[in-house]
Amino acid sequence: DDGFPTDYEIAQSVDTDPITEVVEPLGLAADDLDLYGDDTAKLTFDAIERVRESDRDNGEMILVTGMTPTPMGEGKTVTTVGLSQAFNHIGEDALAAIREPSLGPVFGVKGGAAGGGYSQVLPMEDINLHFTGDLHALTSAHNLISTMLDNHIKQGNELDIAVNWVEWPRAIDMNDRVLRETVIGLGGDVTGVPREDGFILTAASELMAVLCLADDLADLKERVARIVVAYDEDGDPVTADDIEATGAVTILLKDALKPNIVQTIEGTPAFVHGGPFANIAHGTNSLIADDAARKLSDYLITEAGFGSDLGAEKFMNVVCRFGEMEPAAVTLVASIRALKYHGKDMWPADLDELEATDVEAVRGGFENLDTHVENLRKFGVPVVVALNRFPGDADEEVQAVLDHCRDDLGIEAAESTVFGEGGEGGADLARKLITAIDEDDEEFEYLYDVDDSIENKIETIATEIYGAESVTFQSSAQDDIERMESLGFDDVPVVMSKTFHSLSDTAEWKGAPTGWELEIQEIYPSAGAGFLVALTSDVLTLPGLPADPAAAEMDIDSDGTVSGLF
Ligand SMILES: Nc1ncnc2c1ncn2[C@@H]1O[C@H](COP(=O)(O)OP(=O)(O)O)[C@@H](O)[C@H]1O
Ligand SMILES: O=COP(=O)(O)O
Ligand SMILES: [Mg+2]
Repeated sequence: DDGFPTDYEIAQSVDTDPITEVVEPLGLAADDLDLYGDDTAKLTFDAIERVRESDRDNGEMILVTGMTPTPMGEGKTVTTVGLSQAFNHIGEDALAAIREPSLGPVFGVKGGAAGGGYSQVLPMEDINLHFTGDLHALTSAHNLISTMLDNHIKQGNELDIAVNWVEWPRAIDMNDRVLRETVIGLGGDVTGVPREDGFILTAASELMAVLCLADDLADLKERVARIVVAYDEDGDPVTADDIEATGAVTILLKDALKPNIVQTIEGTPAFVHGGPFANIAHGTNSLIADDAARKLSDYLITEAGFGSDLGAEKFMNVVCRFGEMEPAAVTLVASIRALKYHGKDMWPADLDELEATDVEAVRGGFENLDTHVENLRKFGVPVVVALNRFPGDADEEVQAVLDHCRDDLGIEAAESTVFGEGGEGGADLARKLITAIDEDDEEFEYLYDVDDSIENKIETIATEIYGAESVTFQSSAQDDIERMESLGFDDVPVVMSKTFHSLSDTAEWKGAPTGWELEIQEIYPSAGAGFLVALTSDVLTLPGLPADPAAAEMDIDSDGTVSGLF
């Protein structure tokens, strides 16, 4: 306990304004909102359409990504919220768009995802728990598909679904590892046909990706219909529409599709919508939120999960392609503790050991930071490094990073103290980003063309971004590629599923691993989302809780005051 108030205590010390007042400067009126209490609202579909059609130019989009993080995270969400406040602090119009938290990490290791300190969105305890129910709606909708699928098999299996070739797992919004692999249908004929099944985290459900990429309700419904849930005995795909789930699933998601609006601790509006992780999914908030936010402000600050090898790569190659948009600049979040984590080649992370001042260890982490900078420059976007200062970071450590960026990388870097100081702590960073945008003369470009072969797309990501020497496809993955090509599902982007602990596919390899080979286990279509998913080694689509879960430290007293919630 460093004497610094907890995120929750800081959040409780602030009086929020009614959300109807917070959004007024954006030109949004009360009837543009579906209110969820005084300080939370969803934008109505009519308001979304009106905002989208406004002839105002789209605001400049700034992506916040990061270097390869310690398991605690290095401050992308804090920086995203803090930057939106910093832009407003220096007199510029800016909004933040972040993802909504999953209960998995909240009760596990990372805790909440509403930012922190004086750069968080409010009401953080609601946002980190049930919020507006979107994750619950997604979990129910996901499991309705599972229920209807097994019911179809039980009721005669007219579609001749191959019982051992069901692709659609069940979902839960909890880090419950024992549900990763299950057997269902036990209990004799009255129950159904026994088969292997398993659960994934709701954040990894294709419905989460569909919700985040859909244009509107009609598009959402068309995407749901296309989802491949199984294959029949002839190897032909069976879709959600084939098992007649489309309408009911879309009904369950009709409110979740509307983007949530809340406020930051400094009273600026923030969109919080959709919650795919970037290791097991595409890792950024909904396109609907981005579309609306870009029409409502001069700058939109948005985040992509985990390191730039995951969230940022997918943001550029998948989300920007679908959303027909491009980042005007990228903020690469670095921290002294993450640099030392790499410099000391540490695994697992021992945060106490990362406390001690050690400039040499900081320098040892530069190869990871540099790789992320070089990777991001390949997309033709300006990069500014945000050194997110934690309590206890020594001046000489901070100076070493700023000097390295300026002298060795030739890029701008800014010390950011938005956690401890709110928007004011990001003013230098904001100004450097505005300058980078004004001076940028490069063209944004994707890393690959969707018409490239599936192998080529994956090899491009692996060699250009992860630093792999080459890629090997397991025989099952080769079969998957042939089937995708025969199904005509190969001219789409690829979403890689890979560990976030390393640039490589091996969690304990720190820094910038070279001379290694990426192995692809499986490739499957997310036909509703419109991309392929490629699984690398043992990525956990249903994480587990740590030995000491955050949940064990949580409490609530009789007047409802919560403690232990990040
Ligand atoms: N500058 C900082 N000082 C202290 N704690 C911080 C700072 N920046 C982030 N944190 C904390 O570190 C954790 C990770 O921050 P977060 O913004 O969620 O990272 P990311 O989005 O990159 O995973 C959170 O608990 C957050 O409150
Ligand atoms: O998908 C992961 O997101 P964070 O890096 O913000 O935890
Ligand atoms: Mg985050």
